[in-house]
Amino acid sequence: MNAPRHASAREQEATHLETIQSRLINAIDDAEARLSDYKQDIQEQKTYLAENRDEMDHIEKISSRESIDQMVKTGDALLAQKGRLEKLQRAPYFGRFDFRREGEREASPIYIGIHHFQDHATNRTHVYDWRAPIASLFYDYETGPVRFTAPEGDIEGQISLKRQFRIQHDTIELMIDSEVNVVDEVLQDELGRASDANMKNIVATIQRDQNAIIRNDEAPVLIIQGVAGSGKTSIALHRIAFLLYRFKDTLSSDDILIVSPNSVFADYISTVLPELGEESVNEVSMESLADTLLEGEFRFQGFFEQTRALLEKQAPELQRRVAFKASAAMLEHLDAYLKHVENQRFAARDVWIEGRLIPAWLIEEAFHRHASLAQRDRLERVIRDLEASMQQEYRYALTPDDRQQLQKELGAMAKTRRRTLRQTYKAFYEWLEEPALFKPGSHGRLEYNDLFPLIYLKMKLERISSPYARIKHLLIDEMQDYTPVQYAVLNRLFSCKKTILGDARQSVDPYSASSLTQIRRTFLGSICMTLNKSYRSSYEIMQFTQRISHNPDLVAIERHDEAPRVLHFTSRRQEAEGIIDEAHAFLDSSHHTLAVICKTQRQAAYYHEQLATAGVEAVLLDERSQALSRGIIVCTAHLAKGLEFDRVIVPSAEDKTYHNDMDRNLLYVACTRAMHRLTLTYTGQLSTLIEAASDTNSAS
Ligand SMILES: Nc1ncnc2c1ncn2[C@@H]1O[C@H](COP(=O)(O)OP(=O)(O)OP(=O)(O)O)[C@@H](O)[C@H]1O
Repeated sequence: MNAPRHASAREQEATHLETIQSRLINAIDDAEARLSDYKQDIQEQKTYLAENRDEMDHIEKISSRESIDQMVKTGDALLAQKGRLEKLQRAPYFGRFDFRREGEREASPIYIGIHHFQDHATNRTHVYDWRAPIASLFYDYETGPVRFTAPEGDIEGQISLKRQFRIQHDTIELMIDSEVNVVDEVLQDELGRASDANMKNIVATIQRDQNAIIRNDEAPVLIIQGVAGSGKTSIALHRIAFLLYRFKDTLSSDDILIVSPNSVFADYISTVLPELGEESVNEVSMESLADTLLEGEFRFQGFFEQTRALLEKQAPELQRRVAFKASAAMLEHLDAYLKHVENQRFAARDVWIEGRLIPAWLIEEAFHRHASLAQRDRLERVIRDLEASMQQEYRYALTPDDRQQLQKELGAMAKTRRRTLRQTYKAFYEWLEEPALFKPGSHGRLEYNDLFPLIYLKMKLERISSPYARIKHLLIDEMQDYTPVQYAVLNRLFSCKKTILGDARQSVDPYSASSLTQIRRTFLGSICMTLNKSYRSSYEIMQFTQRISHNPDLVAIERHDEAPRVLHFTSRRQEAEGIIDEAHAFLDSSHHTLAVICKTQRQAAYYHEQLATAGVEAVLLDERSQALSRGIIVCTAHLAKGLEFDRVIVPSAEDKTYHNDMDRNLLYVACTRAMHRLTLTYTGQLSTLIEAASDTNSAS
């Protein structure tokens, strides 16, 4: 591209932007005028209804109310449209390509933005929504021959120009033509920016492999396996926005549910869908899901409490309990036990009806035939089968009295050894000859690791009508942290489509992690797509973390920043002072977020206190925290999972803190949260997990 042409192209684009902005102003004015008309009409209708209520008959009243409701709905839609137009005003589009359809002589410019913008008078589309079929060309191709799938079939053509913008209101801040390689400059620019307390949308720079995942509207279960920072969470949310657009008549945000690891994470991602013009969707944690399914009848420990106990205490017995219940074999044991309970639950006996024998074995056979039904339906079906047998064998039709007798006797057979759910669950471990694996806390409070095995039994033994039956799409993030039993429960509870995402390498719970193979085994027919390019952290940070946990598939983005630093201090006190200095340096920088990420909550509390004593304002996150804020936060790697920060400090990076495989994962998660700057501090002996990754810089 030569300079004069570029200069004139920029002028042309500036003029085009001006035109679009003035059209947007007109459209907003128009929407405002229509809104005010609606408001007036609604008010008039209401006044009319109030004044004439006595003379109106029932039908007239209903029809008048319906017409008001309809006007309110239309008014709401108009208000939403006005909101979208105002958002477009801030940045009307981010991309343009010139497309010549096959068979046509001239190429037309197609502008892509966050929303659709059409001139109602001329029906001309000025800006295409990034989710429109034609917009996929922007993400999938450079210049040259192209093809996309529209509702009317495949469309082919040529792209002769592809341009990217960053626009703020009336100003084009960045304009880049990409003739060979897509986006790098714009992407680099985006990734180099400071973070925020909430996740951003990435519509302007979605990459080709990411686009394929977003637009996959067929997979019943889509598994996204992606390296740290590859955009999994981002992509999953953009996919939700895409599906809401693609299936707008049948799918609404109320039909979607996100299973998220904690409230802080839920808050962090909550702005993406509204930014994309969709309503936010409901989210649920595994704990509240469990509470709903157990109908609030059990008191139990939360996930974080269990993790804290695992990390802060020497607790080999707890480790064993957690690991056992998280194994694939646990599901097999539960199924075998359920069969055993079935047999125990029903003690068939001979029954005589009017001198005719129904033998115990026949009753037992019928009972087992209907094993999939809940107890009451099951007994009903058994009676029906026995009725048919009586007819066939004795040519005898059961009378209502006979039926009643049969019902009573079957009920008595089924009642033998009836236990509560808790007793049944406890008996499971006795049956396994491992009673020590069930260890409720004081007042019978269950451990977190017991929750889902218990729910699994409940679901199989009793009929639980799913409170989530209306959900049409389930999104599960951090898939590696759920156990086979949890997946079995989720699968039974949600028969809808699913998007499941995570990274096996980022499991922060070594005793209860699921591998990709295990997850795929649960969701037969799932499609798995992988993302290997990492966008979050600078090249230097990714190289460093690769040496902590090597992933041969990972491709680090070439965005350069300073190398991570590993700082040695001679005492804890000096280390804290070093961290306080880092905090001050952050406060003087243009960055927005700094996280001090520790292994345990106890350490987090310690460093938080050191900062507070030095007068540095920082927020300590724990399991009760609800939201993330800008500034300095102190937390554990568990809580930092899924989040990102401009700067990260990992204190206590010595061998006695980080030494085994679980620690490796925690360290990996902590370090991969950093976008621009990573600092590790330690006293004594540096962790061997880090030694290999760094050249130590002594600060003392
Ligand atoms: N195509 C893209 N354009 C711009 N930014 C991107 C793109 N893809 C990913 N990112 C950025 O990379 C960062 C990581 O994204 P995200 O948190 O979705 O990744 P992840 O795979 O879920 O990470 P992790 O598993 O490590 O938590 C975010 O800042 C996101 O905005």
